[in-house]
Amino acid sequence: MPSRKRKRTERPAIHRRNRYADNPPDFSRLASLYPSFSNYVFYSRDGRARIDWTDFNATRELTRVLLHHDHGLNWWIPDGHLCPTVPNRSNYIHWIEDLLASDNIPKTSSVDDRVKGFDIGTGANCIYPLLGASLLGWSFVGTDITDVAIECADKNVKSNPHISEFIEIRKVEDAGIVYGGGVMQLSDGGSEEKDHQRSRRCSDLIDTRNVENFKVTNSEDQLDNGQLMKGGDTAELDEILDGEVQQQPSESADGHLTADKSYFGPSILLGVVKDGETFDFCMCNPPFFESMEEAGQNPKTSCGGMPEEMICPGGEKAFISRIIEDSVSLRDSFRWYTSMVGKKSNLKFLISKLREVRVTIVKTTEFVQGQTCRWGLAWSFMPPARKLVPSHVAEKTNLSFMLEAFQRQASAFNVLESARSFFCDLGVACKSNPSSFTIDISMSNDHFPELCTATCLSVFRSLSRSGCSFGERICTGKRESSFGSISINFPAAGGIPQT
Ligand SMILES: C[S@@+](CC[C@H](N)C(=O)[O-])C[C@H]1O[C@@H](n2cnc3c(N)ncnc32)[C@H](O)[C@@H]1O
Repeated sequence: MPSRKRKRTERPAIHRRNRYADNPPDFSRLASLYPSFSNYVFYSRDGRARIDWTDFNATRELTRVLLHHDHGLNWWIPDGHLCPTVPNRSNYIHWIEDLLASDNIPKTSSVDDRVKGFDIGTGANCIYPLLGASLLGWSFVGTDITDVAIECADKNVKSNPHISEFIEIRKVEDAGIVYGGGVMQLSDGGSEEKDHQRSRRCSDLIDTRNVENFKVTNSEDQLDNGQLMKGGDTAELDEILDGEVQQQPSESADGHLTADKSYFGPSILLGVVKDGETFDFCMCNPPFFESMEEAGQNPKTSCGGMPEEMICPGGEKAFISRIIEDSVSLRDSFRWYTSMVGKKSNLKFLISKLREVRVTIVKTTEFVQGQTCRWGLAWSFMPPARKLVPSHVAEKTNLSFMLEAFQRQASAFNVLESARSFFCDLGVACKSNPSSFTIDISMSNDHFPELCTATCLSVFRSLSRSGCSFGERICTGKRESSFGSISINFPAAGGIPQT
């Protein structure tokens, strides 16, 4: 059985624009500058300054000094709340920055040209709005459901007057939306249990510590292994969907099959986004788990935070499914919908859900967080940007595409087959020839050349990033260095061969 472990060099690392990519936090220096932090720093035998990642006070103090020292931010959270790690949270911000900068979907112009984000579940720490506003000048609406989160987030915003005008903290009020086939009517102000849960204060601390360790490496790899998967109306994610898509039931962290559950909590986007509001993106670090037991299941998985920060009915699968459902209604109110995902099996499920609702694009990335991996999932309903192809490319009747950045083995046949089905999905007649490793495509003049060439480039970029690799046998003739190449024969406009 092939090892499930990736080679170290293949692991996605910290985003290249993350300020800690080349300069990991220097605990020793921070300790010399911040006496309050020095209390938590000790030196191991190799002389390296360390902190105890299982000590909530130590990690909170580290986050506090990093935000202060490197970002000029004043910040605090009450005991026991989810304590974010600055380098990790910055990766998500930079990934969104990449999405916004990409030309996959057209840019929209806002009144003041300021990027406008929506942070679902901003938490007491309010980390994403604070980082987004201070690093990139973005404005934010940050939402949450608990009083304590709203109060603390508000305090964190007000402690930073230089960016406070760009951040609105919005309490999710029950919006009267009936979820899950009418099981829960939210306009009644909620049940006693729900009210109780939401008004929990710091006194309800649970004995968990924030140990969401981060590992900052000096890798120069960019954390941008997202997949471009544009295809007509549906999205294709080769890296994720290369096996069978796990539909229901799905596998839980302990390997048991669980039935899918609906989200019965408070509103998420619908009813919280105001009429006429538009945003460049939404982001979310969802409550990943269904129960605190599940949160503590994996000893390697760091978990910390209040129950309402960590868990929700149905876990992240239900929560993000709800975001997807809301996005179907809100559609172009957001250029990009994004969320973090904690389990790969859930990622697969969510991608298949996105295909069902016919998003125009899906992107994923992988975030390395200490010992654990999380994924970023992004989608949009906006029509993809039309890419114009230079005339000298359009005139060619045979285009070669280089597949590079191989990450794992995939048979040449699978690659060819994926490409063929991609074109079929576009409604283009095509036929693959495994021996010559070519795909013959018949298309009308409407398709050719811009649209098809652009989508070809997209699919091959996608294939290459999914780590396709070819067997020697297939890579004849077209071989360049250690990479394989695929030729697609484009008929010249006007001379379309029949397949
Ligand atoms: C895992 S915490 C994330 C906190 C912060 N964004 C971070 O990354 O550290 C999830 C947050 O979502 C909030 N939450 C749960 N359901 C929500 C909903 N329907 N709308 C908004 N926030 C919600 C929780 O109260 C909690 O603060």
